[in-house]
Amino acid sequence: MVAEEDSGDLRKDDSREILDRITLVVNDTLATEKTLSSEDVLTAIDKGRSEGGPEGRHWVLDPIDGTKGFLRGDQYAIALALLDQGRVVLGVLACPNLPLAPIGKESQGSDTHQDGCLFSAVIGEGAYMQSLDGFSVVKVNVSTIENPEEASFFESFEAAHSSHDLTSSIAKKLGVKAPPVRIDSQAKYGALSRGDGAIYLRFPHAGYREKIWDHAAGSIVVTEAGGVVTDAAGNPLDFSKGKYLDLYKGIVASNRQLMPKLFKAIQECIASSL
Ligand SMILES: Nc1ncnc2c1ncn2[C@@H]1O[C@H](COP(=O)(O)OS(=O)(=O)O)[C@@H](OP(=O)(O)O)[C@H]1O
Ligand SMILES: [Mg+2]
Repeated sequence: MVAEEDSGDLRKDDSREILDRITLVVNDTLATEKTLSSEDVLTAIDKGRSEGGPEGRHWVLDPIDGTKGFLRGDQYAIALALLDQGRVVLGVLACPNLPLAPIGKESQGSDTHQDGCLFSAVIGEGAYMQSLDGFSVVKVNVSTIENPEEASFFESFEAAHSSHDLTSSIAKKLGVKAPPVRIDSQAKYGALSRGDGAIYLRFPHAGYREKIWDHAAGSIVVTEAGGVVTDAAGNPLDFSKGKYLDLYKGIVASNRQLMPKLFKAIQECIASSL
């Protein structure tokens, strides 16, 4: 398993109290007869130390994606994906604060009094959404909007995670009228997969390297919903290189119809920002 967290911080002396609380919660939650010790819990967390890569099968886990959103009481996700020979073949995205009803122009997706959604996708089998209690499974599809003026776009809540200036110039060039919908975590991919908005733009600041656990589950949910997820040069995301994604500039996700105009605007805006 390739996972974002390891047990380093929990093994420190001043973490004893929180480790005891975590061990209690784990034992309360697991339906096993054996009671786990704190050491068992730390060992389980450290099973996530695999580096991934092009061979074999690897689970990719982000236990809390969008940590800042989680702390704010906004959007976050639990993201799990399966890599087979470096290719994402399955993804599950739980978004406990994402309403089942569409979010959009007026909402920033931060209404926390909601049921929550779970998105899932298996390669070649489409993408599905259900409520967190497991009812009402529906197939989801990305937006079919062709005119960028009618599109709305998602981006990171945190300006430190993605350049809001660049996305704003791209949106202006495209003629997008709606303001950006800024939400944390891979909930953006979930919302995109069901057509709440038509575009997701993510341009980290220079020097930042994207990690596979921040995109593996979300990207298969979007591609199985009929969307396209690439870097800013149109290359598909390559999950076979280990923990990191090697990308040109950032990540772009949308439907097929919008992609040509989107790339043109992106190239022009990147060129004029150099
Ligand atoms: N500097 C910088 N640039 C780009 N991305 C960064 C950066 N720092 C962190 N991260 C990663 O972004 C993950 C959260 O992405 P989000 O889309 O949720 O960002 S945002 O919170 O909405 O701004 C976040 O995932 P979590 O750590 O799981 O929250 C990080 O892996
Ligand atoms: Mg993350």
